[in-house]
Amino acid sequence: MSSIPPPVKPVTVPEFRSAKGQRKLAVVTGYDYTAARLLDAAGVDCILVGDSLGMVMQGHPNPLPVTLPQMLYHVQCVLRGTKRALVIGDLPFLSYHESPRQAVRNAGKFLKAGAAGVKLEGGERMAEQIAACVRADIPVMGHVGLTPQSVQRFGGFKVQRNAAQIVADAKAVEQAGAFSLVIESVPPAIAEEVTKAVSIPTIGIGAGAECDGQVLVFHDLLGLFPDFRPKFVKAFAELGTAVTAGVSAYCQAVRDGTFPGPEHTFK
Ligand SMILES: Nc1nc(=O)c2c([nH]1)NC[C@@H]1CN(c3ccc(C(=O)N[C@@H](CCC(=O)O)C(=O)O)cc3)CN21
Ligand SMILES: CC(C)C(=O)C(=O)O
Ligand SMILES: [Mg+2]
Repeated sequence: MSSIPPPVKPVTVPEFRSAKGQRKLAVVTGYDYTAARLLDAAGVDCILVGDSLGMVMQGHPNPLPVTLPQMLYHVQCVLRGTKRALVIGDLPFLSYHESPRQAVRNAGKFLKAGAAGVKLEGGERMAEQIAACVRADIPVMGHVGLTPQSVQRFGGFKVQRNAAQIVADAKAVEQAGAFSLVIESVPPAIAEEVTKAVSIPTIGIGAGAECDGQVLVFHDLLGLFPDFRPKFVKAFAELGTAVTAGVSAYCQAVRDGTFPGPEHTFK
């Protein structure tokens, strides 16, 4: 028997963009090689290397401390485990806010590392940054609604309800040339209005079912993150419970001498 691997058709930016109205897009965050292998094999359309890693990998209360070199390191780890999914890197706080030049310079580092594109937060106020990246052939995913990098201005991770501002932001992101748009923590009617108002796919998180796709944080979707469980999270598995059970069984077996057994011991 020959062992030719099955053909893998990588997801591209144009393909992702043209999924709107055709099929729903499933996006999950990923931060490391092993998770990327599992996500890719499970068939996600896109792995977002999110700055949420500041919370789930590093234990900070918000993503603000995450640095550009840290993000690039995680993008490299994820890329080694990905054959098919689109890999998008999240630009961290203050890596694009100063100017369009800064945005292009830093976004370009993600593409040089092998990512297909970047995500950055903000609507009307970041349109120049998005347009500059797009002019440099750097595909951009926008992000409106609850933008976690603005947590200090919002005074917490709060549902965003200013429909006129959110729609204007989404239109600005589309106009600037983004290929897709994350909408976070907004009432479903606003997300639906945005989804109908733009020609690019909307990826919702806490934004209802009318978006063109959904994104969840890896650790939330698998029940691995103990710090909080926002209303929009569904744990599709309870791996945290499974990990605790597995590790405590190991501790017990070590202590009572039943591990390692003969089958785990070299002759
Ligand atoms: N593990 C994890 N999951 C996420 O979804 C996530 C991160 N980390 N880090 C970055 C941001 C922060 N996010 C958050 C964090 C908390 C809430 C939250 O507690 N929301 C409240 C509503 C608050 C209100 O409006 O009163 C909720 O009950 O869902 C929402 C989004 C989303 N992102
Ligand atoms: C939740 C997604 C949209 C994100 O920005 C992140 O994981 O950092
Ligand atoms: Mg993020």
